[in-house]
Amino acid sequence: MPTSMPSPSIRIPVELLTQSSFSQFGTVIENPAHSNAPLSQRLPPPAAVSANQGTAIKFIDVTHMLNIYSLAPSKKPARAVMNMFVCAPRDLRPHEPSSSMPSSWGDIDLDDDDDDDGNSDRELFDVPVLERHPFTTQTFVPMGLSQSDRHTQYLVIVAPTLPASASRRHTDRPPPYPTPEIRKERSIKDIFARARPSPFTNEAAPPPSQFSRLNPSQRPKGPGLPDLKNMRAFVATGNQAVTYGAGTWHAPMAVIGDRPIDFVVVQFANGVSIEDCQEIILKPDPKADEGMVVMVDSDSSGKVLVKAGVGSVKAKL
Ligand SMILES: NC(=O)N[C@@H](O)C(=O)O
Repeated sequence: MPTSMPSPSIRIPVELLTQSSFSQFGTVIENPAHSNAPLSQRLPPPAAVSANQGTAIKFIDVTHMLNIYSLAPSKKPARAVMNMFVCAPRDLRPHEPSSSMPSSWGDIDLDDDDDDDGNSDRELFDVPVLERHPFTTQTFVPMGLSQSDRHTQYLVIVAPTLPASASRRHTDRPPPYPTPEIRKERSIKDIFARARPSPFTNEAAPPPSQFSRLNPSQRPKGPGLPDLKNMRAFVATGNQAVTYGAGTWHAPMAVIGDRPIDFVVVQFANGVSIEDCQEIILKPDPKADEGMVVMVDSDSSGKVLVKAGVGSVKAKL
């Protein structure tokens, strides 16, 4: 049975998906020449070289795939897998006023469902479940969707991870999180090897942890529950793929629009279901209006509007 946790009622506005806004959760993969991000927000593009006899630009290492199944309790090795997810458009419910808290992401008016021209529409997407893959990154690559597709887009909904100590208050039993192997037999040399200054080298800095060579955004997120108060929702265009960092809490992919999107999904997996994917059901407080809800504003063509964060000046993607 999946674990559940109590959920506050919060309405979350949609943000533009850019590498800088998404960096704590993973990577946005896109051709920098076609980025939607305002110039001031763009990060330096990945290193590029000329390839294919000068007819191609090759961007190097556009996302980092991480396999940390060696830390899984089962010790069952993982292999790289590519699956295809054909994700149907989600049902949205009509907007109605609510006493839900506004999310901390953006200065939003919960009841404002018109843009300046009075022709935008607000609908609501309920988020009843989150999941994570503690030992692997997971990359969603949409196929057959263009940057300018106005009728079909996808939402990337993510939450930071609470510290493990805060998570214990939310649930009677700890969430299922495989823990790294604890080496029971440590030699005297192992024990002194972590002492600082080192008795062997006189080194004063702490020894590097297994993940210290990784960019902070790529490090595993820890065992805690999702930080629902800081959940965020980003709208992606067809020219963007997205990698969730290992252990990043995220909603199952949410397609908005007319037709399904085919995604090729690249990750590692070892076939042990609790190590490959962990779900948590969000249970709204019985006295609350609703649970976690993304406000999906769209213009008259169905294009999702950005209402918070970078490019939120009623920007139309
Ligand atoms: N993100 C999503 O839609 N689904 C997965 O992460 C999965 O592995 O089921």
